[in-house]
Amino acid sequence: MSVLEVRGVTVGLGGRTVLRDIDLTLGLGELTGLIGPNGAGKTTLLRSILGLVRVASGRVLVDGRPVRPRRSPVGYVPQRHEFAWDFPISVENAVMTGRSGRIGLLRRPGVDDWRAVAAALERVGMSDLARRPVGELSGGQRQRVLVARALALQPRVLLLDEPFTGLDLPTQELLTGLFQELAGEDKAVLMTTHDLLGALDTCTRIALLNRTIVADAPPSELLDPDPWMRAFGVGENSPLLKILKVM
Ligand SMILES: Nc1ncnc2c1ncn2[C@@H]1O[C@H](COP(=O)(O)OP(=O)(O)OP(=O)(O)O)[C@@H](O)[C@H]1O
Repeated sequence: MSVLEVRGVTVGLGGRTVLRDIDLTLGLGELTGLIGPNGAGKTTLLRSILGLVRVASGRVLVDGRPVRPRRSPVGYVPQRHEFAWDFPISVENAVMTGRSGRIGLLRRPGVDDWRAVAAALERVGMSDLARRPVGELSGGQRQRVLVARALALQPRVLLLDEPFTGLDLPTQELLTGLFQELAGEDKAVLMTTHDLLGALDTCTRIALLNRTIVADAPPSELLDPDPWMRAFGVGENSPLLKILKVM
């Protein structure tokens, strides 16, 4: 069942077309890898889905309805460096900021809000560190806090922007397992990553992006070099194709 539909989305930034005529549908239960070279427009697409970037044409629908920023059931995990880790705030309060749009500016968090935060922290295995200042966390722990912050909104769609950058392999594996579990719990998960082999191994679907969607298929159907060459702008002798074993 599809939960998120991106239909004919075109986005211009700084006078240039950054995304052109994007069509993408996310189904519940799917873990989709959004893959493309630097500057392909991956982050811009995530931000367009969230309603944080103005769309020049096209539509983004969640459950058939237009997205309403701050009210949509879409959770967002930004790149780790975008969060203010030096801000003097505890882990649980950082996770609570994920619900600030729902709580509103003038209200204090209620019992339901704290329950949602506790459940999200438990989900990522961070309950023990709930009172710890965020500045004292390791990179892997910080990434888990950001995932908990998105989960605190109890989203049906989860967008993850390069969640593995700078993390060691065991932490990447732990997070991959978590994302697969979340997709299995009737969520749609869309993740940007530069770990192509990891994505081919773990995602149920791969969307290849370079300003527009070049291919969108399960990994088993992406054995042809052509879409990879078009997405990454490389020739048929590129080592990339050898690494991907799509020669
Ligand atoms: N605020 C902005 N104003 C003008 N151009 C922008 C803005 N934000 C992004 N861009 C441009 O849009 C293009 C897509 O950027 P985006 O960050 O979405 O790519 P990306 O695929 O996420 O790249 P990376 O893999 O390097 O993170 C780039 O050419 C970038 O320079």
